[in-house]
Amino acid sequence: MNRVLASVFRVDLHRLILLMAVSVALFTLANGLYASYRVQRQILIDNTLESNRAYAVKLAAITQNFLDEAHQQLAYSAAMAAGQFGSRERLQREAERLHRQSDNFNSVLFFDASGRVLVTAPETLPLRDQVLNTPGVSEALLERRLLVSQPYVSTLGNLLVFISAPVIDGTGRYLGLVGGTIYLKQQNVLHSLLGEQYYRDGSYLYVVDYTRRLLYHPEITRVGEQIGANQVIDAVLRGQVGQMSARNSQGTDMLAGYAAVPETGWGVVVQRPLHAALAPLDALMLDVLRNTLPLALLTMLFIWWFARLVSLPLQQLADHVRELEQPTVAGYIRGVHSWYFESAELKRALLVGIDLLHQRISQLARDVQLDPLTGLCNRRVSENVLATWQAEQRVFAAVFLDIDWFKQINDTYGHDIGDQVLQHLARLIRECTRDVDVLCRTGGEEFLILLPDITPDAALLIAERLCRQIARGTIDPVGQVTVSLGVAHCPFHASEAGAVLKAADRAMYQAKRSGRNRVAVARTVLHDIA
Ligand SMILES: Nc1nc2c(ncn2[C@@H]2O[C@H](COP(=O)(O)OP(=O)(O)OP(=O)(O)O)[C@@H](O)[C@H]2O)c(=O)[nH]1
Repeated sequence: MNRVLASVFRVDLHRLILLMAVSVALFTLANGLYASYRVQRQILIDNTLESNRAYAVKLAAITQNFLDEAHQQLAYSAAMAAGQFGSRERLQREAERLHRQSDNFNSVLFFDASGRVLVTAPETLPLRDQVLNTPGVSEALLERRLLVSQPYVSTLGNLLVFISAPVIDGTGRYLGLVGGTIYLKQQNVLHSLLGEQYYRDGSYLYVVDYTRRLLYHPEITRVGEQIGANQVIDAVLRGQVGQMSARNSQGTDMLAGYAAVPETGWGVVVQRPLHAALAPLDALMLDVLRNTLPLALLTMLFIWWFARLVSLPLQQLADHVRELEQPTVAGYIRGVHSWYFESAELKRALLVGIDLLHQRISQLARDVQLDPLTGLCNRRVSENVLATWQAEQRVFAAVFLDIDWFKQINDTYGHDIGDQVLQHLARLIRECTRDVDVLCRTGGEEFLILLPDITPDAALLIAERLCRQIARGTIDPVGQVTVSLGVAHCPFHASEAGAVLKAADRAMYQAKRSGRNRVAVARTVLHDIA
């Protein structure tokens, strides 16, 4: 039982503390890493969304500035041309000047008020004197103000945007218009303005008009394409500025920023693939791990040390509990350093328990060895003592003592008086023998006295003295009580303990047969007291 308790004690507590503490530490570490991962991820997403939004706002402003600048250039040219509308040569020069002035327009055209092309730059365009009724020209003739058309396919087959200004003379008469084109599917000013910003990691931007048609896209083949359902385009075409995570038409998760170009209703969208935005996350997490790991290892080490510190006193107590029956165990347990309350309480309880146990063991040992009536040793002790002396080849004498006519005493005075006689004789035997002698009550009214290191004669003298002493006294209410004794000596009468006892027993019966109240020595009756 002790062993089971001790092993359960040690295995469970020590490992349990360690297991629990390490689990808590690992869980905390994992939790910290996960929380850090979530935070870092959200920061990267938020930063990307915010920078895309800011960038879209900037590009929308750039686009608006460009349109304003284009209108200014066209308005200036219209003013210059108003006085020269009758001269194609001068108009041609003005058209070429405007065309060369910047890269804003792929072509420049002057129209009269009926929509007939007066001049073109470059001059090579085969449009002179043609009346164009394309959406851009028709709208401009109708509206007679600064305009930016929606994209349409021109007479020459170009997908273009037409930017125009009316030509009005000094009297306020409408003469016609001057227009600049942006060929969307060719290298144009939008590429110069927006294309520089193209990223390499999958990020890109595009511009749509209010019919969801792509005006600008890094993949030029997609220009003119009409985009279907798309949350980002829905939002930007409502004129909003903002940011959102959305899936693009190719099924890629994107982080998009968007802004509308106010005058035209165009929308600029800047977006970056989610995976590209999160690419630095792995490196960031590795960094976090690298920075956390030493502290985590130190924590583990501390936990291991602390768990050992906590479990050590309990482990030592459990180890000592296994030797509970050893008399030295209390000393060992006292030596255990129980530094915290529970272990100190356990130690105290163990010491109290061990003390009680040892008291009980001593009591049991006494009970097992002693005759409860007389306090003399019992037969088992005599057997053990004889076995020891035999092994030590010790010289000794055995004296058997039996009360004469004891049955009569019992019958006459009762069993209790008989018991008192037994106790009285035990006291007398004790008085007449030495401390080293072993005194036993081996049966009802029979005693055995073992006398170590003695000669046969000395043993006989002791037996005779005892016989006399008993016979001399009286016991109330019985009166005189006598005993018969048999003496045998080892090795004088026999060299084996059993044989010595038998010889002494026979001698005692010899004394009985010879008349009682006397001592008989093995084989021969040496002395008759009566
Ligand atoms: N009071 C008491 N009597 C006991 C005890 N043990 C045995 N006796 C009695 O001791 C008596 C022994 O009687 P016997 O063996 O006949 O021997 P005796 O009467 O002494 O006769 P001899 O030995 O021949 O002198 C019996 O009556 C037992 O009942 C005991 O512990 N107490």
